[in-house]
Formats: sequence, structure tokens, C-alpha cells
Amino acid sequence: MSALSIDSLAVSLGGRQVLSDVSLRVERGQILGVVGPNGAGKTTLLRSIMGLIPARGTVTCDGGIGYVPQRHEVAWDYPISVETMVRSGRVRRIGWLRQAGLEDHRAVAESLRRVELSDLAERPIGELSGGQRQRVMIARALSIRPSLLLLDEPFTGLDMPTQELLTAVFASLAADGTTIIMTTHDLPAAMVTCDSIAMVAGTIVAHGTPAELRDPEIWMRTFGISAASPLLASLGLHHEEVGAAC
Ligand SMILES: Nc1ncnc2c1ncn2[C@@H]1O[C@H](COP(=O)(O)OP(=O)(O)OP(=O)(O)O)[C@@H](O)[C@H]1O
Repeated sequence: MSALSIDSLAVSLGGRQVLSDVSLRVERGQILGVVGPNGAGKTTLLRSIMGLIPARGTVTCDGGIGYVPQRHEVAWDYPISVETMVRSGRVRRIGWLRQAGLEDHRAVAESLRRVELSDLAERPIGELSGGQRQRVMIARALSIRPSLLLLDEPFTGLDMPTQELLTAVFASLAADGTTIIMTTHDLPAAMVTCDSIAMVAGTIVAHGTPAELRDPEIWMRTFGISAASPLLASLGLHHEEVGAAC
């Protein structure tokens, strides 16, 4: 059985069809990159896998799901520590009225270690840098030890060392069997770091390994770009014009 199976998923928001006929399989320990233009439905796809918005079709996952929304969706002026923020990821397991137990503390400490934030456990979240905030949100999602981790644009606005650190964290999670799905606008990085790429534009336009997605036509169609687009050059894909040699 695949770690995640999506069959005939369709989502309407505000009376408009945002996603239709989405079917996808992701195997355990794989990293899937979800790419597509603005408004393509990438965030909607993650939210519907998470069950946060009503959708038709079926989503089957073999374990818990951790979700890291885009950073601007979180209220960072809330007066709580990094540790409390990470522990809040386990609220459904702990319950609002029960004290956190040994297992909860262990899971929180392990998650903070994964993202190298153990030293900042007591720091108020309002005092963190953008990169540290992203690491807190990832630790929060990891606190339930999910089998599937959903990341919405995890690298946006981060410097190169933080991107490198997170890439290493994701690779080690995947090696330990966590399945990862991330949306991204950094297409060259996705082609290097993801095992497979799903190209989304209202539906799955193409899905394959980076090596299988070297046809520039697919990128031109999905992103609505011309053969002269710098995007194709940045991916090392060159469109050969028919009759160009004449
Ligand atoms: N709550 C909502 N009500 C109505 N329409 C919505 C709602 N949320 C999203 N949409 C619309 O659904 C479409 C897909 O949005 P979504 O955020 O999934 O795109 P995206 O691919 O993640 O885009 P981006 O790259 O800009 O983040 C957009 O046209 C958006 O305006």
C-alpha cells in the first residue's frame, strides 16, 4: 500500500472549481515536490489532504499527518515559548485539560533536536527570526511523529544556510521513513532535492521523477510561459524550435 493515495479529488471554493480529478500515489519515505503557478491549487491540495477543507474523492494515509502552513498564517505575537508552541502540536493527543506527560515531553524534545532548536526552547516565539520560526513550525508538526509531513513553501524567505539545514532535516526524515510533500516556487531546488514532482494547474498536469520531467513543453503548458522563458534555462531545459535550423 502507498503511504498516501489520492483518488479523484475535487475541491470547490467560493463556488469556483479549484481542483478537479486529482489522483496521486506517494510511497513511504519519498519526497514529493508540488509546483505550479500562483493560484494553481497547491495550498488547496495540502489543505484537502489534511482534511481542513471539504473535498470530494478519497484521501488515504497510513498514519498521522503533520502540516506546516506558510509562516505568515501564524500569530507570532502570541506570548508563548518555543517549547509551548511545539507542544501545542500534540494538543489533540494531550487534550486541553490534561497535563503533558513524559511521552509528550520526549516527543517535543526530540522534535526540537531534529531542527536544532533545543537551545531556544524557553525563548518567546515573538523574538525569533524568520528561519527560527520556520524551524519551530516544523518541530510542531513533527511532535506527533507523523508518517506524512506536508510543508507549504517551507523555503520562502529563508537564507541559504537555513535552506540547507532544512533540506538536510527533510532528507534525514525521509531516510527514517517519513513521507514528505512540499509546495515550492524554487523549481531548480525541487528538481535536485525531490524524488518526484507533481505539476499542478487545477489538476495534476504531470507527475514523475525529475529525470522524467525534462520536456520543456510540460513546463511551458503548466506555467503559461514561452520557449524563451528564463525558467527553462534555469532548469537546464532548452526548447528546440521546429524549423530553427532553416
Ligand atoms: N477560501 C477561499 N475561497 C474562495 N477561493 C479560494 C479560497 N482559498 C483559495 N481560493 C482560490 O483557489 C485558488 C487556488 O488557491 P491556492 O492558494 O491553493 O493556490 P496556490 O497554488 O497555493 O497559489 P500560490 O502559489 O499563490 O500560493 C486561487 O484562485 C484562490 O483564489
